[in-house]
Amino acid sequence: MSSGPLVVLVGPMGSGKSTVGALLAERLGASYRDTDADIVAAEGRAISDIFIEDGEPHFRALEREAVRVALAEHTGVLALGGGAILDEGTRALLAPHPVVYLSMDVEEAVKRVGLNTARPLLAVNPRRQWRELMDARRHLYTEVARAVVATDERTPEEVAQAVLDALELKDA
Ligand SMILES: Nc1ncnc2c1ncn2[C@@H]1O[C@H](COP(=O)(O)OP(=O)(O)O)[C@@H](O)[C@H]1O
Ligand SMILES: O=C(O)C1=C[C@@H](OP(=O)(O)O)[C@@H](O)[C@H](O)C1
Ligand SMILES: [Mg+2]
Repeated sequence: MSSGPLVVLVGPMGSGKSTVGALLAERLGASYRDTDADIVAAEGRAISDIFIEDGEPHFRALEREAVRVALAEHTGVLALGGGAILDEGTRALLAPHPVVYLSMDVEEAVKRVGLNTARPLLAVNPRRQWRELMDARRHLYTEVARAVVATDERTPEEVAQAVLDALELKDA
Protein backbone atom coordinates (compact mmCIF):
# COMPACT_ATOMS: atom_id res chain seq x y z
CA MET A 1 0.00 0.00 0.00
CA SER A 2 1.29 3.46 -0.82
CA SER A 3 0.82 6.21 1.77
CA GLY A 4 -0.89 9.49 0.98
CA PRO A 5 -4.53 10.50 0.55
CA LEU A 6 -7.32 7.91 0.18
CA VAL A 7 -8.82 10.02 -2.62
CA VAL A 8 -7.68 13.10 -4.53
CA LEU A 9 -10.47 15.01 -6.33
CA VAL A 10 -9.83 17.03 -9.48
CA GLY A 11 -12.25 18.63 -11.94
CA PRO A 12 -13.49 22.02 -13.06
CA MET A 13 -14.84 24.65 -10.72
CA GLY A 14 -18.32 23.75 -9.54
CA SER A 15 -17.96 20.03 -10.24
CA GLY A 16 -18.35 19.51 -6.50
CA LYS A 17 -14.81 18.73 -5.33
CA SER A 18 -15.24 20.58 -2.03
CA THR A 19 -18.84 19.41 -1.41
CA VAL A 20 -18.22 15.78 -2.37
CA GLY A 21 -14.80 15.78 -0.68
CA ALA A 22 -16.34 16.65 2.68
CA LEU A 23 -19.04 13.97 2.25
CA LEU A 24 -16.45 11.36 1.28
CA ALA A 25 -14.35 12.18 4.33
CA GLU A 26 -17.42 11.64 6.52
CA ARG A 27 -18.22 8.31 4.82
CA LEU A 28 -14.63 7.12 5.16
CA GLY A 29 -14.15 8.35 8.73
CA ALA A 30 -11.22 10.36 7.42
CA SER A 31 -10.33 14.04 7.43
CA TYR A 32 -10.89 16.45 4.58
CA ARG A 33 -8.35 18.88 3.17
CA ASP A 34 -8.57 21.42 0.36
CA THR A 35 -5.44 22.95 -1.18
CA ASP A 36 -7.29 26.22 -1.91
CA ALA A 37 -7.93 26.57 1.84
CA ASP A 38 -4.27 25.71 2.58
CA ILE A 39 -3.12 28.48 0.24
CA VAL A 40 -5.51 31.05 1.72
CA ALA A 41 -4.35 30.15 5.24
CA ALA A 42 -0.65 30.28 4.33
CA GLU A 43 -0.93 33.55 2.40
CA GLY A 44 -3.47 35.29 4.63
CA ARG A 45 -5.41 36.54 1.59
CA ALA A 46 -8.14 35.39 -0.76
CA ILE A 47 -7.34 33.43 -3.92
CA SER A 48 -8.86 36.20 -6.05
CA ASP A 49 -6.46 38.67 -4.41
CA ILE A 50 -3.46 36.42 -5.18
CA PHE A 51 -4.56 36.28 -8.85
CA ILE A 52 -4.98 40.08 -9.02
CA GLU A 53 -1.88 41.07 -7.05
CA ASP A 54 0.64 38.46 -8.25
CA GLY A 55 -0.87 36.84 -11.35
CA GLU A 56 -1.89 33.27 -12.22
CA PRO A 57 1.67 31.88 -12.71
CA HIS A 58 2.54 32.84 -9.13
CA PHE A 59 -0.70 31.25 -7.88
CA ARG A 60 0.10 28.03 -9.78
CA ALA A 61 3.55 27.88 -8.13
CA LEU A 62 2.00 28.35 -4.67
CA GLU A 63 -0.56 25.70 -5.59
CA ARG A 64 2.12 23.21 -6.71
CA GLU A 65 3.85 23.57 -3.34
CA ALA A 66 0.52 23.25 -1.47
CA VAL A 67 -0.26 20.05 -3.43
CA ARG A 68 3.22 18.64 -2.76
CA VAL A 69 2.88 19.21 1.00
CA ALA A 70 -0.71 17.93 1.18
CA LEU A 71 0.12 14.74 -0.77
CA ALA A 72 3.04 14.09 1.58
CA GLU A 73 1.16 14.81 4.84
CA HIS A 74 -2.48 14.00 4.33
CA THR A 75 -3.99 10.53 4.60
CA GLY A 76 -7.68 11.46 4.15
CA VAL A 77 -9.62 13.06 1.32
CA LEU A 78 -7.95 15.84 -0.65
CA ALA A 79 -9.64 18.29 -3.02
CA LEU A 80 -7.57 20.41 -5.41
CA GLY A 81 -8.47 23.70 -7.10
CA GLY A 82 -9.95 23.37 -10.58
CA GLY A 83 -6.87 24.65 -12.41
CA ALA A 84 -4.21 22.71 -10.49
CA ILE A 85 -3.79 20.23 -13.35
CA LEU A 86 -2.59 23.04 -15.67
CA ASP A 87 0.83 22.88 -14.02
CA GLU A 88 3.11 20.14 -15.32
CA GLY A 89 4.91 19.78 -11.99
CA THR A 90 1.60 19.36 -10.16
CA ARG A 91 0.52 16.69 -12.66
CA ALA A 92 3.75 14.79 -12.05
CA LEU A 93 3.17 14.90 -8.27
CA LEU A 94 -0.28 13.33 -8.76
CA ALA A 95 0.91 10.31 -10.74
CA PRO A 96 1.15 7.76 -7.88
CA HIS A 97 -2.14 8.79 -6.20
CA PRO A 98 -5.81 7.69 -6.46
CA VAL A 99 -7.05 10.69 -8.41
CA VAL A 100 -10.73 10.95 -9.42
CA TYR A 101 -11.94 13.42 -12.05
CA LEU A 102 -15.40 14.81 -11.26
CA SER A 103 -16.81 15.73 -14.67
CA MET A 104 -19.88 17.73 -15.69
CA ASP A 105 -21.34 18.99 -18.92
CA VAL A 106 -21.83 22.61 -19.93
CA GLU A 107 -25.50 22.87 -18.93
CA GLU A 108 -24.79 21.56 -15.45
CA ALA A 109 -21.87 24.02 -15.14
CA VAL A 110 -24.05 26.97 -16.12
CA LYS A 111 -26.70 25.86 -13.60
CA ARG A 112 -24.20 25.52 -10.77
CA VAL A 113 -21.76 28.38 -11.25
CA GLY A 114 -22.63 30.29 -14.43
CA LEU A 115 -24.48 33.07 -12.68
CA ASN A 116 -22.23 33.19 -9.65
CA THR A 117 -20.23 36.41 -9.75
CA ALA A 118 -17.70 34.93 -7.31
CA ARG A 119 -16.45 32.86 -10.27
CA PRO A 120 -15.59 35.57 -12.79
CA LEU A 121 -14.03 33.06 -15.21
CA LEU A 122 -17.61 32.26 -16.30
CA ALA A 123 -19.26 35.64 -15.76
CA VAL A 124 -19.66 37.11 -19.27
CA ASN A 125 -20.64 34.31 -21.67
CA PRO A 126 -20.78 31.21 -19.45
CA ARG A 127 -21.35 28.61 -22.20
CA ARG A 128 -18.57 29.85 -24.48
CA GLN A 129 -16.16 30.41 -21.62
CA TRP A 130 -16.91 26.97 -20.22
CA ARG A 131 -16.23 25.30 -23.59
CA GLU A 132 -12.93 27.17 -23.99
CA LEU A 133 -11.86 26.29 -20.47
CA MET A 134 -12.72 22.61 -20.94
CA ASP A 135 -11.08 22.43 -24.38
CA ALA A 136 -7.85 23.51 -22.69
CA ARG A 137 -8.23 21.26 -19.65
CA ARG A 138 -10.24 18.13 -20.44
CA HIS A 139 -7.27 16.04 -21.60
CA LEU A 140 -5.28 17.05 -18.51
CA TYR A 141 -8.03 15.96 -16.09
CA THR A 142 -8.24 12.68 -17.96
CA GLU A 143 -4.46 12.25 -17.98
CA VAL A 144 -4.06 12.52 -14.18
CA ALA A 145 -7.18 10.53 -13.22
CA ARG A 146 -7.52 6.86 -12.35
CA ALA A 147 -11.29 7.14 -12.62
CA VAL A 148 -13.82 9.60 -14.06
CA VAL A 149 -17.13 10.15 -12.25
CA ALA A 150 -19.87 12.10 -14.03
CA THR A 151 -21.73 14.44 -11.68
CA ASP A 152 -24.56 15.59 -14.00
CA GLU A 153 -28.00 15.19 -12.44
CA ARG A 154 -26.56 13.40 -9.45
CA THR A 155 -26.78 14.59 -5.86
CA PRO A 156 -23.49 15.10 -3.98
CA GLU A 157 -24.34 11.92 -2.01
CA GLU A 158 -24.74 9.93 -5.24
CA VAL A 159 -21.46 11.33 -6.56
CA ALA A 160 -19.68 10.38 -3.32
CA GLN A 161 -21.05 6.81 -3.65
CA ALA A 162 -19.86 6.63 -7.27
CA VAL A 163 -16.35 7.71 -6.21
CA LEU A 164 -16.25 5.00 -3.51
CA ASP A 165 -17.39 2.43 -6.09
CA ALA A 166 -14.86 3.61 -8.70
CA LEU A 167 -11.95 3.25 -6.27
CA GLU A 168 -13.41 0.16 -4.56
CA LEU A 169 -13.28 1.92 -1.19
CA LYS A 170 -15.49 0.82 1.71
CA ASP A 171 -17.27 3.05 4.26
CA ALA A 172 -15.74 3.36 7.72
N1 LIG B 1 -23.85 17.05 -7.41
C1 LIG B 1 -24.25 18.32 -7.27
N2 LIG B 1 -25.49 18.69 -7.64
C2 LIG B 1 -25.90 19.97 -7.54
N3 LIG B 1 -25.15 21.00 -7.05
C3 LIG B 1 -23.91 20.69 -6.66
C4 LIG B 1 -23.37 19.36 -6.74
N4 LIG B 1 -22.10 19.37 -6.28
C5 LIG B 1 -21.85 20.65 -5.93
N5 LIG B 1 -22.92 21.44 -6.14
C6 LIG B 1 -23.02 22.90 -5.90
O1 LIG B 1 -22.17 23.53 -6.86
C7 LIG B 1 -21.45 24.59 -6.25
C8 LIG B 1 -19.95 24.32 -6.36
O2 LIG B 1 -19.60 23.21 -5.55
P1 LIG B 1 -18.13 23.04 -4.94
O3 LIG B 1 -18.15 21.82 -4.10
O4 LIG B 1 -17.67 24.32 -4.31
O5 LIG B 1 -17.30 22.78 -6.27
P2 LIG B 1 -15.74 22.87 -6.55
O6 LIG B 1 -15.02 22.73 -5.22
O7 LIG B 1 -15.47 21.72 -7.48
O8 LIG B 1 -15.54 24.19 -7.21
C9 LIG B 1 -21.95 24.68 -4.79
O9 LIG B 1 -22.97 25.63 -4.76
C10 LIG B 1 -22.49 23.28 -4.53
O10 LIG B 1 -23.51 23.30 -3.56
O1 LIG C 1 -10.29 26.60 -12.18
C1 LIG C 1 -9.45 27.40 -11.69
O2 LIG C 1 -8.49 27.85 -12.35
C2 LIG C 1 -9.59 27.78 -10.25
C3 LIG C 1 -10.47 27.09 -9.43
C4 LIG C 1 -10.70 27.43 -8.02
O3 LIG C 1 -11.01 26.26 -7.27
P1 LIG C 1 -12.42 25.48 -7.38
O4 LIG C 1 -12.32 24.53 -8.56
O5 LIG C 1 -12.55 24.73 -6.08
O6 LIG C 1 -13.50 26.50 -7.57
C5 LIG C 1 -9.47 28.13 -7.41
O7 LIG C 1 -8.40 27.24 -7.24
C6 LIG C 1 -9.04 29.27 -8.29
O8 LIG C 1 -10.08 30.22 -8.26
C7 LIG C 1 -8.72 28.87 -9.74
MG1 LIG D 1 -13.39 23.89 -4.27
